[in-house]
Amino acid sequence: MPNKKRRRKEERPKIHPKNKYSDNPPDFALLASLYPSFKPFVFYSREGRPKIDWTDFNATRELTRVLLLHDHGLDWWIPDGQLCPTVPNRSNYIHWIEDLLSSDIIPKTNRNGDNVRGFDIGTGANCIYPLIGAFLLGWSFVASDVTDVALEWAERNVKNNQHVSELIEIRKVKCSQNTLTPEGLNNAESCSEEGEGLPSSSFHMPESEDKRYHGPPILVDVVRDGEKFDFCMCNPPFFESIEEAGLNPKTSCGGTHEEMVCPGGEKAFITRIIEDSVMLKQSFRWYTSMVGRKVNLKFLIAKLREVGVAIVKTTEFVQGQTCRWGLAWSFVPPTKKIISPHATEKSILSFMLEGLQRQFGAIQVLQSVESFFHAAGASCKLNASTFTVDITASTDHCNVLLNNEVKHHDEVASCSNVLEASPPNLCFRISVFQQIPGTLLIKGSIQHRDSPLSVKTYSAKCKLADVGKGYSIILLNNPTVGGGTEK
Ligand SMILES: C[S@@+](CC[C@H](N)C(=O)[O-])C[C@H]1O[C@@H](n2cnc3c(N)ncnc32)[C@H](O)[C@@H]1O
Repeated sequence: MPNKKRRRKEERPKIHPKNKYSDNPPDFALLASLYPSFKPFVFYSREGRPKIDWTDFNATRELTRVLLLHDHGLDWWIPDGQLCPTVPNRSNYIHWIEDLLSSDIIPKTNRNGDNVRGFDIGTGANCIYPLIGAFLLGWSFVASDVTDVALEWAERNVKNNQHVSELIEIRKVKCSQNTLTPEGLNNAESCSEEGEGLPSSSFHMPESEDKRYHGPPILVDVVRDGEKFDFCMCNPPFFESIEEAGLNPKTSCGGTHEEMVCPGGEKAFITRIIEDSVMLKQSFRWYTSMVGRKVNLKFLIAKLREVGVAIVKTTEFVQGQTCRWGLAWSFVPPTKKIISPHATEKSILSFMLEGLQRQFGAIQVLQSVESFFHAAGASCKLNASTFTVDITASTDHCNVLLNNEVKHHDEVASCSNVLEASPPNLCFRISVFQQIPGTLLIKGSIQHRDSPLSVKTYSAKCKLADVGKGYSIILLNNPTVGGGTEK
């Protein structure tokens, strides 16, 4: 039996297939022979394999420099101690966004010939995403940051590369007196009167009990009126404190306090991006961010459901020994039903009953269910003594129901954005229980008529959600699928 650890490693997603380095990892020996400045950093293992010391910042920076030069024609540099990106890893995120944009999950609005336009939140001194996105895919970018050193070096890295410089705008995030509000920090020193400059001192905030984001604006107040973007991306400051950031003994990619730390960590930072996205809605077709911790990913997905996004997608990035996640969401209504690959066996049917009043009793709910399915042509049998309705629906009836439901996406998107095609001749029972006066519990069980011998009653969960106009009843045999999360 294969050992668990090895199996887990083998199951890990590989480098993105479109990544330049997926079939040809960087050849240190070749690079050393071509670039004398890189040569001193390369040594050979006993087996003769060329290596570099990943704990040496100068070695990792020189590797990034030569990879950007050799494979991308980019002239690049960062000052000592700034966060040094690894080119193959950062390219994975770009290619994932490329996949999102080319998919038909949401309607394509980009007319032929239009440039894809992205927004890199916190581009850093290295400005890595705009540089490789512009070089590899011809995308244009607005790249924001808050620190003077990041803005100065990002600008330099752009200006030194004329083949992409037209495509990248470096945008300073102006510190607004209203939004930079950690108590005791919003003082004259942390923000100049003109809102210019954001000295790093403003980030050296004491540990606060309050885990909400209190930093400078992220999207709202940085994105200008009427601006539209195909996506935003972000490698957020992951940590809550520099101690937490610690030092990975195996690598040295640098990273200053400003780059790595924000009060509340990535959870607070990305939560703010989500809140901003609620304000900006379809100004971006896709909102995306890297997430460093799985526990935060779960929290953020729940937050996205809460705010009612139309779709959520996640992916896993391999970063050497560690794993990171990509989180993407959109407010653009999806083009089509999304069938989650890991849930194809499951039967999920979502429908909305309009016009139900809160004070309605069980019988009225059952009658509404009955007339709803009748209207779609399905046959229904209401049993007033057992408080159930048995429904038999053909594929056509299900299609009518599902098509009707798509129209309600805007209203009930957070719950019913994943509509999975029901099997033909679907039989199910809706039961209403009045447990205590004023509280109805609605349950659904789905059975396949085609296989009566192996009648499988799904432990379907029904959710009764107030959506303003009426109630949405969602039959889910796995509620976590209902949020549209997909790997
Ligand atoms: C982890 S670094 C990422 C740098 C670069 N994108 C990369 O992937 O290597 C996070 C960056 O976000 C910047 N930052 C922090 N708060 C920000 C804000 N409100 N708006 C824009 N950038 C911010 C930091 O200055 C830092 O450069």
